[in-house]
Amino acid sequence: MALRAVSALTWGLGGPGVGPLRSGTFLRCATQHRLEKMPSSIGFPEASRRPFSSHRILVDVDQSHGVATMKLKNPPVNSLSLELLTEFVISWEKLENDKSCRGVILTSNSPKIFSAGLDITDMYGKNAAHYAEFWKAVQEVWLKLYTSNMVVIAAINGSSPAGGCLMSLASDYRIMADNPKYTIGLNETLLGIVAPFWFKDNLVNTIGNRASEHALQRGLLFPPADALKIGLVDQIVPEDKVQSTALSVMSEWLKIPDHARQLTKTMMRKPTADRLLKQREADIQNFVSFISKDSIQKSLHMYLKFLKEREK
Ligand SMILES: CC/C=C\CCC/C=C/C(=O)SCCNC(=O)CCNC(=O)[C@H](O)C(C)(C)COP(=O)(O)OP(=O)(O)OC[C@H]1O[C@@H](n2cnc3c(N)ncnc32)[C@H](O)[C@@H]1OP(=O)(O)O
Repeated sequence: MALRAVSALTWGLGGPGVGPLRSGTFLRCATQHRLEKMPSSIGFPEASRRPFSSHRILVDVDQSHGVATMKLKNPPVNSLSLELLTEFVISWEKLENDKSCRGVILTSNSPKIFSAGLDITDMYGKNAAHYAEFWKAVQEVWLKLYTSNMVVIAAINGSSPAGGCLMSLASDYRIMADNPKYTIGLNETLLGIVAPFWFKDNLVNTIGNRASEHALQRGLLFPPADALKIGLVDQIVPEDKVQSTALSVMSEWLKIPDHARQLTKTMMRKPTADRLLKQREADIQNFVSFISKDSIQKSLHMYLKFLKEREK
């Protein structure tokens, strides 16, 4: 039964205060062409452009010298809510349309958490229309990040499970704070849910098939040193050096002529992005029907309860 499968004993969460349960033993160039974008997005739904009632700013954008820093800012844990995802897409489109912006550093406003992943409350106790809108927003954020013409560097300054890991994976380069309390990985199975094929594809493209098979089935969350070993992140640096390292790595990437780098990125990533684009609607329907199942809703309920009640 799904409930048993997600017993608290198996929830190998990482992050501050969860030590024993943690899984894992583990110049710009003269040429500044803007290429035609990869045919990624089929457009963000009008319904999702509606103003949300809180009017909070959930994504901070700061831009200077052709590089933007985007900070996720959704306390307490930077969960990727429908509201945040919607704001993210709008901010992203503005940057993509700004010809002076060549690179984005994606990071978090919170000191210990990059992102807790998809907001579980958007996947629990809602109706089918909400699940569909939420999932379309998740797809859209991934497509935007994964197919962006800009250089995208993830400055992972805290724990980054599931959807947080996906945002990092969609970036071109990942720098993580070297603090063993932080973890990163696709831990969906620990919640009794399954990472969809495009999460899996992005992981396989990054760390290879065997390591993905192992990591996905067990829902492994890796501390930084282990994440570096398997190639889930590209570099680990002291906590206070994450942003400065991201800036200096960015300046190296920006030395490459944009048009050559962009065409190469397209060559590498388009087949993976296209796989989702070809079956985007079916993927939404699959998500809605999966997440609406009583057994899955019960698993998510238990998981939320576990998160609230666990010892910190
Ligand atoms: C067919 C395809 C089907 C499905 C595919 C679905 C793919 C899903 C992808 C996902 O991203 S699912 C989300 C997975 N995320 C997690 O498992 C992370 C869970 N959270 C944590 O591990 C920890 O919260 C932490 C991020 C390590 C931070 O720990 P900390 O001790 O600092 O905070 P605390 O645990 O006390 O949390 C504070 C507060 O926030 C709530 N919370 C945490 N994570 C989420 C979340 N992802 N969504 C919504 N809410 C979350 C937590 O319950 C606490 O609430 P409270 O203050 O009311 O108790």
